[in-house]
Amino acid sequence: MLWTKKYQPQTIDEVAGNGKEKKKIQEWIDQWKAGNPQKPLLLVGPPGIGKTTLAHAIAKEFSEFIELNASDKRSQDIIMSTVGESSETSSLFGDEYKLIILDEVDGIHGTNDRGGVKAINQIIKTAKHPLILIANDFYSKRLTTIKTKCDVLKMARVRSPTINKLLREIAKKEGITANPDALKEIARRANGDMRSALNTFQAIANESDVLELEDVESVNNKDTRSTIFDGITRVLKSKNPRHVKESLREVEEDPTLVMEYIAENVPREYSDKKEIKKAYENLAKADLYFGRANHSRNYGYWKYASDFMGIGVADSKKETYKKFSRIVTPTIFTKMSKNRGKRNLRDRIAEKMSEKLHISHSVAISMFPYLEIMFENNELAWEISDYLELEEDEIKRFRKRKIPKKVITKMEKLKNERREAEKEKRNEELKKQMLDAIPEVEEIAEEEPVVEEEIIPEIEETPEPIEEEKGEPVKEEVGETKKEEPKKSKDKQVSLFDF
Ligand SMILES: Nc1ncnc2c1ncn2[C@@H]1O[C@H](COP(=O)(O)OP(=O)(O)OP(=O)(O)O)[C@@H](O)[C@H]1O
Repeated sequence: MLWTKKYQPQTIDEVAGNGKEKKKIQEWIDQWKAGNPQKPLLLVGPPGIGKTTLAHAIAKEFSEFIELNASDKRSQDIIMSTVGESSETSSLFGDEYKLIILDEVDGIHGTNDRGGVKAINQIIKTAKHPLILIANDFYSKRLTTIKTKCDVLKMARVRSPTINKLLREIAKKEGITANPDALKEIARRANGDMRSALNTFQAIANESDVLELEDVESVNNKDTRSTIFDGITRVLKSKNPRHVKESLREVEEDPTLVMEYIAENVPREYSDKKEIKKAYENLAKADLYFGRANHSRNYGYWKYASDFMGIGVADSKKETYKKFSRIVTPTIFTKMSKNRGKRNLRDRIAEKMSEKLHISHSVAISMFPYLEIMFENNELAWEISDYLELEEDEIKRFRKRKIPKKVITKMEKLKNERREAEKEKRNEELKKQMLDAIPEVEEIAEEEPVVEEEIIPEIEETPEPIEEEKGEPVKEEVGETKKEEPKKSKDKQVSLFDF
């Protein structure tokens, strides 16, 4: 059993950390119980600090609860029908309150989003029941309208000593002899994420009942994604050169990739134009040194590059911004992957064309503009696609509109008719060929015994005079014209017997 489940707090008190927030939550519950409806609670904070656990502990104080992951069921209709109705109709539950938990409220994205956010706003407006919303990113745009209607509780990361304390308790319960420094190290590395600490501890403890500091140090418990994100956050959020340098050193990624990330995220974090300019000047210098390292193969230049993109960028701001900016992947990569998708599609089509038409890839690609014109015609589009065996996305390359169903049915019918007609025609040809062959077959049948009888015994007995004797019977009995005739008929018969 996972320790996160086994040791999941059951009451609000058992949830470690965030004392002030827990107090406010208790007051909120008490008010509801006293019959004073309260604003919805919005719990915001980083992952793994116990927001969902808290919501479940709160749920125990109410008669019933319903939980919905807002990012799973995005559409307005679904959210409204699952939560919207039950939030309005108090009669369903008598006088009892039913707690509604909406998790991952900031996870709703895409174009349908507005529907989702609108629905949540609608629920907040009409809800007669206690409502708890959970989100990770306080600055998410999706929360802009929602935040104003809620009591916002910003939940902090769990402090490292608090995590350490819980780990010690668990070690005792599980009978693990753990070096205190090892537990401290797990707590430190978790960076406030209790879930991550518990998972790491359990993973190491699975290997042995004795836990040493080296066991923890040898585990790379963070994936590269979180490490690269941590490194960039440190550059943007810190002004301490040592911290910046250390955290960049931990990033196990291509440093030029890290630079791309920093470049993409600078203007998202810094808002002062002068600071942004300075940051980009440092990035330009970093880029220069990466270039030098590549050309000269002297990777000692990386150190300078790293200092410019790390300490240089960090120091470009006057002060640390008191806001939370989501680190995003450089757009250059999303663009590149989109282009890669396009290139793959192009190559797939070219491959099919070159196979069928016996042309090179580049010639096939050069024909694309003409195909686009040909594809404007529904019938032709269908015929070409059918011939080249194009998939739907490949057809889309040449025409945006789908080939109408009516046209497809018509063309398929036509193809079947043609196939039938061709079969008939071919059968006729075959019939004719076979009938034509009848007299020739008879002639060969008559000649064969004569040739075989005379040649075979003579080859076996007297091999030397073969040439003379072999020639003789042909000249005498078959004659020159007859000798040529079977040759001709043999040519014809190749196709005949093939059938
Ligand atoms: N403050 C805490 N005290 C004790 N245990 C905790 C705490 N935070 C997290 N945990 C442990 O981690 C597990 C996961 O926590 P939970 O799902 O509540 O975090 P969360 O903040 O809701 O994360 P996410 O934002 O990813 O949903 C819990 O089941 C519990 O075992």
